[in-house]
Parts: sequence; C-alpha cells; structure tokens
Amino acid sequence: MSANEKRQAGEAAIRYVENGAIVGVGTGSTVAFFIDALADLKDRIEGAVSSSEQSTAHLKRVGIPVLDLNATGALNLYVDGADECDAHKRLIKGGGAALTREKIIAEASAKFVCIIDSSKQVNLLGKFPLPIEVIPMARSLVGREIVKRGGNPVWRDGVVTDNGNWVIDVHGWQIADPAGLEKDLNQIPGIVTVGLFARRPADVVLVGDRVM
Ligand SMILES: O=C[C@H](O)[C@H](O)[C@H](O)COP(=O)(O)O
Repeated sequence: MSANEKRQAGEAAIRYVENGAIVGVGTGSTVAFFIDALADLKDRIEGAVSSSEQSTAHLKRVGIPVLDLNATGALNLYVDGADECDAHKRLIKGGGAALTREKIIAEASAKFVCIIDSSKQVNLLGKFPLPIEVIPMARSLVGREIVKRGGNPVWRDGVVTDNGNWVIDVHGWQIADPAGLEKDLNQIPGIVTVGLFARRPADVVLVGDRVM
C-alpha cells in the first residue's frame, strides 16, 4: 500500500470536477486526500453528496456544503476508493463499512471515478474479504447461506454501519463471476448491500495519477 499513490489519485481526480458541480464523495483514506484537494475548489462547486458520517464530517470541516441526494437528483460525478479492482473496473468495497451509501451514490451518478493505489489491483476479486451489510436479525441466516456457497463468513463484531446494520466479511471466495454472485446474494433476505460493484463498475480508475 502506498500513501503517496493514494494522495496522487485523490489529487488527480480533481480534474473530473466541473465548475458548479455537486460531487458525490466516497469514504476512506484515499478519498480523504480527494476531499482535501476539493477544498481548494470549494468556491467553484455547489457542494457534495456524502457516502458516510466520516466523509460528511470531513467535508464540513473544510467548508464544503453537504447536500441531500433526494434534493440534488442524479449527479454527474462520483469519486470513491476501493479495496480491490479488477481489469474490468469491477470492485470490492466496504472495508470501511460504508458500502450501502456508496452503492447508492454510484448508482445515481453518470460517472464513477475510482481512486486507488496499485496494491488494490487484482486479477481475480476475492482475496480481500467481501463485505456484506446485513440487517442484524438476519446475521445467522445470511451466514448459513454464505457457507452453502462455499464462503467463510466472519461477523465484523462491534461494527455498526451508519444505517444501524452489521457487516459480515466473507473469506475464501475467488470470484470468477462477480455480476452473477452479486445478483445471487442480493436475493437473500436480510442482505442490505453486497460490497461487489460489478453490475455498476467504475467508469474510470486512477491508480495513483495514472488512468488504468
Ligand atoms: O467502506 C469503505 C469504502 O468502500 C472505501 O472506499 C474502501 O474501503 C477503500 O478505502 P481506502 O481508500 O481507505 O483504502
């Protein structure tokens, strides 16, 4: 992992921000560099839609207005990090437990610019345990369904998401068909969000300051 590459990626994403924009903002250590860079443009943008309480606090601290997605409508740009990224720009996200709001904003945005360091690039998704946000009462049920599919579910004990839910991390999956797995898991009652971004992959991936 390279903090320098994370910084480069966060700063490089600024080139996608247009004057007057409302920018969708993800969560995590790479996005933190983006928010700091965005602060320099705060007089040229209308504001941001935030994917987490953590990013909301950061945005407000640097003086960027945080807007409600229900009021803004569709966005032109979403900038976020990832835990893994394959050659098709499909992602695993949710290492910071912000996957649900991240997926909502990604879906609402015309362009998703993903900012990563080179350690996140993989041939096959799944070495990073796949985060799944679940309704608390469904934790065991979802765990059994994952075991049936050959995964090893580990409850992220003590973590409560911004939405009041829990997170299960699935170890041991080599994900050959990300879109198929995402669709299959989305059918299980109690799963709120699967941290696979295959149906809606990134549009642009910046690895440091280099376009992938
Ligand atoms: O829930 C967290 C997000 O999906 C993050 O974007 C992801 O974990 C990457 O975070 P970082 O930039 O800190 O590696």
